[in-house]
Amino acid sequence: MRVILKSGVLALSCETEAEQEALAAWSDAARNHVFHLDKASARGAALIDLGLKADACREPINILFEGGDPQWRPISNLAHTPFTLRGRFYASVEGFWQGLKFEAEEERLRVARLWGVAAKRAAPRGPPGATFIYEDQVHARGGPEHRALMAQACGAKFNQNAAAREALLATRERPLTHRARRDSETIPGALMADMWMRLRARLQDATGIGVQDLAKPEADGRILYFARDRETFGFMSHFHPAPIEIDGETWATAEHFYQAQKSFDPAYRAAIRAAETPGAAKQLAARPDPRRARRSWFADFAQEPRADWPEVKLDLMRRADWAKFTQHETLQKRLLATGTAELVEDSPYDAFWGTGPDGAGLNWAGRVLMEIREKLRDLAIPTH
Ligand SMILES: Nc1c(N[C@@H]2O[C@H](COP(=O)(O)O)[C@@H](O)[C@H]2O)[nH]c(=O)[nH]c1=O
Repeated sequence: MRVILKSGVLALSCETEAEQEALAAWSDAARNHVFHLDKASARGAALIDLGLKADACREPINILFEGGDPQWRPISNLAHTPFTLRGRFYASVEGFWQGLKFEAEEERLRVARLWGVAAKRAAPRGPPGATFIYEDQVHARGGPEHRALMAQACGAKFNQNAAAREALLATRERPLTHRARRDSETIPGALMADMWMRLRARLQDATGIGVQDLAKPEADGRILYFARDRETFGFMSHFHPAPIEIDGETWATAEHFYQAQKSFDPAYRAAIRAAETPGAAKQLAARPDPRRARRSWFADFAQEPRADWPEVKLDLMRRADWAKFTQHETLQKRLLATGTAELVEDSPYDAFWGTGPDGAGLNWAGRVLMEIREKLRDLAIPTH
């Protein structure tokens, strides 16, 4: 291979077929890349591959529904990217945003199902009122709360919609812009682009702990974390070893805290705290049952669990799980990464927390996890 040096150009010229093949393969792999001339000395020079020109030079991307690279289209507010926000379904962010221009609930519901240009044009022309009501609160149109709602809708969209999330992450570090023909007065393109970049930074953060490999739900959209999918999703179990602190006290697992609340007797609580495993804590907390040989603290000390236990136990588990997923960042990320999958404690033994022997149990354990996931998602979203 001959090397030809001219002012501003370095060229390669193949002399054999083998060299041609090698060059073809090399240039295929380096298509659209940029190179940096490094280590030039009297004896030689090296060109270092800096990767794709667009990435290396941080070329801006103008996010538009139409007219741009279709690769980025799912990022646009008009794109069809179904998501839910506060229990409501939206086909696109635009469906949410334009819906806020209507007062009537049924109009908002209608617009919520729209996407693309139909969503953008859903609202009548002309200036809408200076204020609007969302979730019983009055907001100034174009004010910070109005814009925060846009951030929340986008946050929900990127959390829940894999195609949108992947498109956003694929923009890597490139600056995003949003220059439409006519800029919005309520959410100017510069702010919109900034919002996407903030959300991207948050998603990049979340992927920083190897969340590229964060487990995704099974193809059926359900996570049966007690039995079927335990190996990957066992961290959702109340038995998972994740110490929690509540009211200044530390418990080895959510199960320890929960079981300890069955009685106010300090000796009981101390026994539960000292239990070596969550299974041992559960056994100590078992109801005294003369038909069963299993020993429990209540049987040993001829006591009964507190009388209001059935009424309070669900909220206590909510507290335990909330502590677990707010005090353990990695677990929080893993929970959020389950997206919208249905979380199911497929325990054949328990028809209250799990699905029980016939599969028709209440699955309260899974439901609490889904409540928490939703709450965390709303909190994790930047509001400015
Ligand atoms: N004009 C335009 C978009 N404008 C969208 O319109 C919304 C603001 O509308 P408004 O409240 O009426 O000012 C906001 O979601 C913005 O992204 N989007 C796109 O992808 N492509 C476009 O060409």
